[in-house]
Amino acid sequence: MTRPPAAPRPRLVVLDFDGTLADSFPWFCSVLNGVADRYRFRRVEAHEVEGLRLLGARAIVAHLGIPRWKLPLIARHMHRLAARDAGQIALFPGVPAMLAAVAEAGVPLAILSSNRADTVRRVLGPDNADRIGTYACGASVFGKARRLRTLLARTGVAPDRALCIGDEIRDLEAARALGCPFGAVAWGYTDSRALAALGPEHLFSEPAEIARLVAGEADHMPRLAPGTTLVPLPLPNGS
Ligand SMILES: O=C(O)COP(=O)(O)O
Repeated sequence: MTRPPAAPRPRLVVLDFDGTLADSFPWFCSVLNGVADRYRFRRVEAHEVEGLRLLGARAIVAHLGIPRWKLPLIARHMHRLAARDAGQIALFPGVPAMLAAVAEAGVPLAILSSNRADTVRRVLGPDNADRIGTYACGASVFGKARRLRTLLARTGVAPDRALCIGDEIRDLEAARALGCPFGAVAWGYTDSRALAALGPEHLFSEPAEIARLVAGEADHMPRLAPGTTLVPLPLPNGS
């Protein structure tokens, strides 16, 4: 029996934040209906939550009756609340060890998030934050592909060598738009069945699997020269 060809080996791991590294869904649910009242969109009842997790963000926005023009205002408000509550948001178990193992394997890490860089750094804590070479934060809800294109241009990594990892359909769509392989995580906001149906290149059931994939392949891949650093992106929020 012939073995399938090995997947292209990553030169960069691009991580989503909320739902991928940060266990923020309980917090998100705790503030959502207050935001719904303030911005006058549909409240979400507890029994609806599991059904909504099967949908992508576009379908959720439509279901909640949010007009497109309100979305940036709502996102900005949510991100202010996340900054206020950052102390209540924890990383998923296994995330610090995964970040350490990927960094140890010599593969640079980037974060591509709609959340604010200052909140992301606070939730990560200083040791984990220092392992991230590039923060591409503050992307608009549906603007991740554009931010990913800039990230790839600035790091000089070919799309097929940038492994994007996330928990939402919009993360997968951004990776696909640029031609990057995508690894879906099964512990985030979106139900893993909905992600699996879209045929991601990988489906991870725990953070350690990310480390195993990257570190296992890293033994056979060219390393970046020691001391190579990725050029940080200018961030819209100035952090
Ligand atoms: O805070 C959000 O809007 C979601 O953030 P994410 O892009 O890291 O999932």
